[in-house]
Amino acid sequence: MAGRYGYRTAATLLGTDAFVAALRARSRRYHDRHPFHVRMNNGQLSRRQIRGWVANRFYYQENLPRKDAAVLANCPDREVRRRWIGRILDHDGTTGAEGGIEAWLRLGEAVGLTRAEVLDERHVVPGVRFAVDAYVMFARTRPWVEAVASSLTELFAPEAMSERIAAFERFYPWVDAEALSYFRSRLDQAPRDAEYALEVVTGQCRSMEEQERAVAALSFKCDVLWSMLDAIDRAYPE
Ligand SMILES: O=C(O)c1cc(C(=O)O)c2c(n1)C(=O)C(=O)c1cc(C(=O)O)[nH]c1-2
Repeated sequence: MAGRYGYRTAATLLGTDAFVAALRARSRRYHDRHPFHVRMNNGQLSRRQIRGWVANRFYYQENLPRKDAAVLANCPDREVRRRWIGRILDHDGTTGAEGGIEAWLRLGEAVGLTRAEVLDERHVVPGVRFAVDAYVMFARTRPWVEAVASSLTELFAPEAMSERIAAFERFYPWVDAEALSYFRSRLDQAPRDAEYALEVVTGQCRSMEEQERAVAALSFKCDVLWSMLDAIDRAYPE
C-alpha cells in the first residue's frame, strides 16, 4: 500500500517483531550504500572531497539539538522527555564535557578546515541545507512519535561508523586518529539511543496507521541523509 509520502508500507497491523523487522528493513535505503560513502570507505576520496563532506555534515550535526528540542517541545510524556533531553547534551556538551558538535569541529580542524570556515557555513551547499532543514521541520510539525521514528536510522549507524573508522585509519592517515573520536563515541551512543527510540515507537504505535507512519518517517529520514550525500557528491566532483 502506498502510505504517506508515497512510501510502500505494511497493509495489516503487525506484531512487535514484524513491526521491528519492517523498520529494520529500511536499512536498504540507508546512506551507507550511497556511492559517495562507498568511495569514502574504499579510500577513493580526495582531501578536498573529505573536507567538503566534513564541512557540509557539520550543518547536520549543529541542527540535531534543535531537532531533538522539537521532539521535547511536542512530547507530553515526562518519562520520554527525561530520556530524550540527554541527546541534546550529547551534542551540545556541558561544562567540562565537550559534546559532539565540538568533536566535529575538531574533526574539521584535523582535515584542514578552520573553525571559522566550518562555523560560518560558507561551504554548506543548498541541497544539504534544504535536506537538514526538512528534517528539523519534520520534527517540529509532525506528531512527536513520528519524529522519534525518524531518528531510527541510528539503528543502522554503528555498523557504518565502524566501517568508516577503519577506512579513515587505513586510507586517510593524514587525518589525525584522535579526531575520529566523534565516530568512536557514537559507537556507544547510537545503539543506546536507537534502542530507546525503538522501545518508544513500538510502545506507542498501536494501530496499522501509526505503524505505517513510523515506517514512512524512517523512510523520509533515509531520504534526508541520501539527499545530503547527493548534494555533497555533486558539489565536489572527482
Ligand atoms: O555519520 C553518520 O552516518 C550518522 C548518521 C546518523 C543518522 O543515521 O541519522 C546520525 C549520526 N551520524 C550522528 O552522528 C548523530 O548524532 C545522529 C543523531 C541522529 C538523529 O536522527 O537523531 N542521527 C544521527
